Amino acid sequence: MEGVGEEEMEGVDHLAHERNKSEFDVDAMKIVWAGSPHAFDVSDRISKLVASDPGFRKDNRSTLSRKELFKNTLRKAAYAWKTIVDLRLSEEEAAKLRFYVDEPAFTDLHWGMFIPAIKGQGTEEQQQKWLPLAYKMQIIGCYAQTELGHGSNVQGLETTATFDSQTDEFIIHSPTLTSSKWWPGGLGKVATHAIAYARLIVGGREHGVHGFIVQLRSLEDHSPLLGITVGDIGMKFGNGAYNTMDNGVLQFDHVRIPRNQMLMRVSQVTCEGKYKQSDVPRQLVYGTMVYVRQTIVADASCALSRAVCIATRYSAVRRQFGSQNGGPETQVIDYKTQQSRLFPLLASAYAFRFIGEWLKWLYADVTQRLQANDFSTLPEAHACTAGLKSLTTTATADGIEECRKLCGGHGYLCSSGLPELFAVYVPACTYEGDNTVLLLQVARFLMKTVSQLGSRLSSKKPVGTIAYMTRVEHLMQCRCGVQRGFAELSADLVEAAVAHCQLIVVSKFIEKLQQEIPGKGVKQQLEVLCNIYALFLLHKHQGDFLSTGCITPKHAALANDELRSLYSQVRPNAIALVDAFNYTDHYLGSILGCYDGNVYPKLYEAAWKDPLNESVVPDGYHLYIRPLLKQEIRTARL
Ligand SMILES: CCCCCCCCCCCCCCCCC/C=C/C(=O)SCCNC(=O)CCNC(=O)[C@H](O)C(C)(C)COP(=O)(O)OP(=O)(O)OC[C@H]1O[C@@H](n2cnc3c(N)ncnc32)[C@H](O)[C@@H]1OP(=O)(O)O
Ligand SMILES: Cc1cc2nc3c(=O)[nH]c(=O)nc-3n(C[C@H](O)[C@H](O)[C@H](O)COP(=O)(O)OP(=O)(O)OC[C@H]3O[C@@H](n4cnc5c(N)ncnc54)[C@H](O)[C@@H]3O)c2cc1C
Repeated sequence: MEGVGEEEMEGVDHLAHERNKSEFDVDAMKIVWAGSPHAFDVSDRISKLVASDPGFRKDNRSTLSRKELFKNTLRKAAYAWKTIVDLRLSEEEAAKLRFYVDEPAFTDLHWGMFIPAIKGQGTEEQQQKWLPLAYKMQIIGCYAQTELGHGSNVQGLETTATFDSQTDEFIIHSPTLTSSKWWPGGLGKVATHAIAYARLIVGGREHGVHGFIVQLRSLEDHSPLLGITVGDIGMKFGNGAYNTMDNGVLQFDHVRIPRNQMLMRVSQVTCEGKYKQSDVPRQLVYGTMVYVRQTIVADASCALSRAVCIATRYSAVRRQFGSQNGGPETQVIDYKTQQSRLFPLLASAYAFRFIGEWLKWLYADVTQRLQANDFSTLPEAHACTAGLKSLTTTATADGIEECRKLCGGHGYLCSSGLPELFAVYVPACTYEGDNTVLLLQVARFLMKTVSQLGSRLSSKKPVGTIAYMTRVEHLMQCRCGVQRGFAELSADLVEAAVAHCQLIVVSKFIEKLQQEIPGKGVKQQLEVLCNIYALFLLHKHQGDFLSTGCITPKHAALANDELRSLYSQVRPNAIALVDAFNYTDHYLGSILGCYDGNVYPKLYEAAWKDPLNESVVPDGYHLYIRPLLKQEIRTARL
């Protein structure tokens, strides 16, 4: 390796001049981003703990084979659990530890879906039996809903659970190839138990899809139990990325489980073979998905802010063209085109942070109501979680890819962190509900609301996120018959659903600004970002706004002028606004985004560490290159 001066590598903050330009209190913004001083403290402490522990190293992921990668994930998961137990971390701290370890693992499905499914759909008795085992990780669970033939259409699942009153058991069976469970994370190689979704059949009658706790593997030697065929479904998109997860395939061959392993909060089967439905709505069978969609919205701002942090820091380091009188070239962040692509993403990261916070509140509220048997806000909660999951994950996946392009050629290197971030993030547009399918759910909710507007039969006034509907004269006029022709108009309805969700994001950002926000200049910066978010949308969709007469061409031009001015206001604060995310270099995992901006020596050094550079003359030279050069290729044995 050519020598790189030590002084170039260490100690110098190449972004110091940028940090000095900032016009607001970055520490106060860090608290706003984290949510509270307490949340900041936990996040800051745990991120440093993970970054300083070699046990959580992740810089070699993209070069490991699948088997090495997976074994390494098992090691990390065990090490993370030991850390949690040894340091007696609280649930909040443990969740942060998982976040900063930054590697999808079977534990996500155990904590994120298996346990919530038992909590949400299990009876008190079932919770008392299963949760203590799950909390101590004496059993490891997964969420086995999707099948080879059906994912979106949950009611189309084919696995059956037939009640046998003679033995007081259910017989779980996969009748066809397409009924094989396919995709569940953690299932492939690790889970000992699954919440398996199957069509319930009692006394020859079918009662739709229900959840069942099924043991898959022996707790002694991990071998599959009688009647269970289970394995991994194979490599997925990208190196490293989601390949740390053992997404699995599972077939049941008449597997018997005791009757009390059907999750029975929503409906019950008695030992006499009677099916009983409680007054809890059937949709609660889908409750775990609502919970996870809400966490996915909260996570979107993390993934987007990470990409934006990398692209913003690198844009301040990178210079191209514009040198005058032998002076330095222009920082690419000073180009208006770069700003018009980057700053709306920066604004989106903040907008998604606040919508994630709000959705958490909404979810906590609906959960409390459900416990008190008030189911009135469930449809709105479903529409909000589904719609916002769709909006934020689509924008985040697209945003990460845009950040890669904003970093030019170097963004394509794995050491930029962006390829792996994209590969690990993009399935969020599909899992927990394909984004289009979820928007159709929002559209259905909106159309149902519109059809009820002013109806003499319905005394309900739209409240919450749909309260605005009563104020829209046009909707009042076209309220009849909107359910007819739904499929025909679905592409337009999906656009309407996105617009509805954008309205929620913008209004919640504005509501956030109405709160007291301490710290010099912090509120002003957030106002600028909020205006960018809203005006960028208006600019992007000006055709719709103009064609519907909501704005005039003059308004559209003014909005565009204002956007340019807002970008200039963000420019001196851009680096400080991404510093406020408080990400360690370990978490960012990106040379382009490193805190000190010392990009070039680090890129240079990293290149020499690539396994391909372990020898000067590559493996294969004598077999393939030399014969080619010597024109011996026709006689060589390939
Ligand atoms: C101590 C240590 C701590 C460590 C901490 C570690 C924490 C780690 C956390 C990690 C977080 C988790 C990571 C997650 C990784 C994700 C992995 C992925 C998992 C999955 O993908 S699971 C499978 C998900 N599958 C889907 O999402 C399927 C999508 N399809 C559906 O949801 C539905 O089938 C449907 C909604 C599209 C349509 O359903 P269906 O046809 O049955 O229904 P209808 O359209 O007829 O609707 C009937 C009425 O029900 C309402 N509805 C539908 N869904 C819901 C719902 N979910 N809730 C409430 N209501 C719902 C409809 O609106 C209809 O109502 P209407 O009034 O009749 O109109
Ligand atoms: C990484 C990853 C992890 C996963 N983890 C799990 C897990 O732990 N547990 C689990 O059970 N599942 C899991 N899944 C499965 C996941 O939930 C499903 O893949 C997802 O719900 C989409 O369903 P699908 O694959 O059936 O897509 P499809 O529904 O087949 O979608 C294909 C296309 O059809 C379109 N489409 C479908 N229906 C309609 C409609 N009604 N109208 C218009 N267009 C439509 C979609 O928009 C899409 O473009 C995982 C998936 C992935 C990728």
